[in-house]
Amino acid sequence: MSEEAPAGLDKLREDIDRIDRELHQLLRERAAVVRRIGLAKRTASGERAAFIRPGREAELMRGRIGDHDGALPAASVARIWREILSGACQMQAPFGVALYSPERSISHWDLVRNHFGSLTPIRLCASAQRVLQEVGQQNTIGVLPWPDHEEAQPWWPNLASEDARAVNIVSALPFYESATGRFESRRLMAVATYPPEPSSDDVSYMIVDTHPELSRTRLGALLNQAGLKGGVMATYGREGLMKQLLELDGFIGRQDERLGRLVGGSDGAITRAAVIGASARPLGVLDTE
Ligand SMILES: C=C(O[C@@H]1C=C(C(=O)O)C=C[C@H]1O)C(=O)O
Repeated sequence: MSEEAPAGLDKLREDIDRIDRELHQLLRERAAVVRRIGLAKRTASGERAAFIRPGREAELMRGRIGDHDGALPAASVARIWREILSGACQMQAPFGVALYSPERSISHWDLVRNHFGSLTPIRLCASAQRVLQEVGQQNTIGVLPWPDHEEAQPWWPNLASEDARAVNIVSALPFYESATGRFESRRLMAVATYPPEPSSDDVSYMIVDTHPELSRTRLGALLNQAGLKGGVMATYGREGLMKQLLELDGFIGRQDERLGRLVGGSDGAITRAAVIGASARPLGVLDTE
């Protein structure tokens, strides 16, 4: 080893120590601003304030990943920011996650921990129904399996309620993936009583009650005619009624006028259309060349 190297390293490590102090100071400043935002939200709306803003969080993440360059992997930056955002939400109003993982997959646990951070308690529930009950109680976010065509008792038809305190789909997990850090490609949906909110790129979820013989082509044409674009994610038929879960482009609110147009223009083929939430479109796999 040369004589120079240790001295050079000492200097570089001093640089790291200085940068870390600066980063930590900035994190403390950020937390102080978050505290003020939390107080302002509580003053304006009390305990029912939207302490978690999924659309804003998605935009912040897109901003950091969009600006990123240099040697640090983008997935590391994304994970750091998810931790910052989750800590900032926990500071304002503590919350927990109720997770239903039918296969008890550790990758489900991993996705929840990665998105909702180190502080968030995660409870494993025995059924999707149990998760939805827990979400009805305060400050619990539910995490449920991605809807699938094969399910005998899907969870998603329960979300089409008229209740103002309705449970909504608010996020799709994972928001980002690391090519090397995942060992299975799994997706989950987060549901909560706080509202989904628009970001610059969203997907909305809608349940339509349809005539059992309505074809995919005709459904596509009816959607198009109502100014909507998307496809079927899952279907559930019972007693001559078909419920279809649709994934649609863009943010669509529960009161969107296109819902009435869709039902009204369908000649009785669609008897009801209900939006059950939205999520920011995920960033996908980061750090691929
Ligand atoms: C700070 C806020 O609360 C939460 C924390 C955020 C943050 O740390 O940047 C962003 C959105 C909210 O989920 C806010 O509403 O702006």
